[in-house]
Amino acid sequence: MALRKALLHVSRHSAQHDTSARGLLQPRALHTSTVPEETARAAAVNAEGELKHAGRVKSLREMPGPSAIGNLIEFFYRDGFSRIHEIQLEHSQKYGKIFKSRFGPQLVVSIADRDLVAQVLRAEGVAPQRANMESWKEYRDMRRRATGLISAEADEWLKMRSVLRQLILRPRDVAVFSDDVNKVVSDLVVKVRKLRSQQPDGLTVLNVNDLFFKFAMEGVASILYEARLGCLQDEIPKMSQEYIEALHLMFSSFKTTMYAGAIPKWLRPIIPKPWEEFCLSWDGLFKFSQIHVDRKLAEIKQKLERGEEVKGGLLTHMLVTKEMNLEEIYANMTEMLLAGVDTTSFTLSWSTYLLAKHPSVQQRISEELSRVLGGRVPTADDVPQLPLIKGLVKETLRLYPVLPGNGRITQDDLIVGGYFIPKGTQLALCHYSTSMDEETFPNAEEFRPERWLRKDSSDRVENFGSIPFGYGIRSCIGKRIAELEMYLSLIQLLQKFRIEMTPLTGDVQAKTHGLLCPAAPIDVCFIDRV
Ligand code: HEM
Repeated sequence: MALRKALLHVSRHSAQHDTSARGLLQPRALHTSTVPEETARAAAVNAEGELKHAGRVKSLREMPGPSAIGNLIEFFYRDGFSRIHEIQLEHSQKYGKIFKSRFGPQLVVSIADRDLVAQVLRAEGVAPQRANMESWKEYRDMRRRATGLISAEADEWLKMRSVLRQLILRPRDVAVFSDDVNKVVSDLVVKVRKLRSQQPDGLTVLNVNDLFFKFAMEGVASILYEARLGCLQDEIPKMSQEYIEALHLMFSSFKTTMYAGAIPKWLRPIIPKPWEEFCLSWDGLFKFSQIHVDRKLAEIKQKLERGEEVKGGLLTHMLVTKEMNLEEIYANMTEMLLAGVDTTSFTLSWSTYLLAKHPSVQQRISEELSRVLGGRVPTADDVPQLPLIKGLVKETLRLYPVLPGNGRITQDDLIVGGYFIPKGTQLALCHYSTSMDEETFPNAEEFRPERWLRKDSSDRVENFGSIPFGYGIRSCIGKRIAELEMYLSLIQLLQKFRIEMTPLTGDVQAKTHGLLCPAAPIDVCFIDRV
């Protein structure tokens, strides 16, 4: 069999350290991680297993936090699910940087401190667990489906992660997709022109997230499936439209999806809707991926039968090398597509909103683009020379982290912030709260992409205050893909258009709907740059 890895250059040894984030995320001197003394002592003692030298280690019972009934009212009566990010801030101000909450039988320890988050993530083992994925697993068992990276745990997860991290986790692995993404960006630009021409002023694009949703889906699918879906066409093909509906169902029924996991099985005959919708949307998502994977597989088989060389990208590589079986490929393609659309589109929507609201920042970024690129189409190789574009994305994700909080189930007994946290405890890492911390980010409310600029090559500005893609071995596997899509699209949009607020769009608040998203449509003007 003749496989030429035309696009993917797989280098096994270089993938040994997942994101290499341990090196990258060391706080720079300015933000030096001052781990509180009690934590440092406790952590050292924890590593040696000698609790008696740890000073007074407090129990979970002593940890402050809202009462169970208060929490119930907050979330179910006052619709706290759509204000999770704000509740993080409120609770951390009221109870401190580490506090506990109760959701029915589930106890959750929230950590809203940069250094404590760092301590927990740095101490992770080989296969960290994010949350209880029982309902996801139940669906997969019921339909005899495999788990993908999001839903898998332990050895199963480790095996798949080690395959995927070698393929898409370094910038240079995904740089080869620049041309594919740029083709999608060209279609995005055409679509912007088309949409604004339909408005009376000839300039406004209504609800940019709808546009970026289609772009993100088209972009990520061009990499994952090596196929175009037609999402940016005037008439979206039926199959892609059905997928979009399944995806919308998954997110529109976010609360019911949560209840699908929370409602005990014996209650399902009485309250069937959440579980039914949950299964229906997964059916749609799996069906779509399977069609694309099978199509590619058939193409490869035909080529091999004709004795032709097989060239291709990610999916071709996975199908040919068979490091994962077919069911695992279906599951990973399904879960990656699910994870890769709204995340990227919300970030792009917030970026355009922030650019429109801050014309002087936009002007500085535009000048950088003219200086470095002079109007030519960018590739991934240009991005290191464009620190303000990188700063724009980082600052957007700091102000609006798509996942305002993340989870971990502790796999060992830990001492964090002076509290003993037994193995098996659900932790909530409060990223929204840490990214708004004044100590780490002075004038945290302000949009300042420049705060991410490095003074020189040894200057590392990354720190645990803002880790929108997570950190370490279980961090976002699609980070580099998302960044590539966002950089290339924002660059081209800013090369071609000045983005301005419309009188229609006032201040847009964020709301949590599983992800942190705009609470109202964002309408902006795209004005040709001359
Ligand atoms: C702006 C865009 C994105 C953001 C902010 C984002 C953020 C995240 C975060 C915070 C996590 C959890 C990390 C952890 O637990 O430490 C995650 C996991 C994940 N993301 Fe992303 N993501 C984005 C785009 C993407 C894309 C484009 C893909 C697919 C191509 C993707 C696929 C995944 C997968 C599969 C996981 C689970 C990884 C695992 O458990 O091993 N994400 N993402």
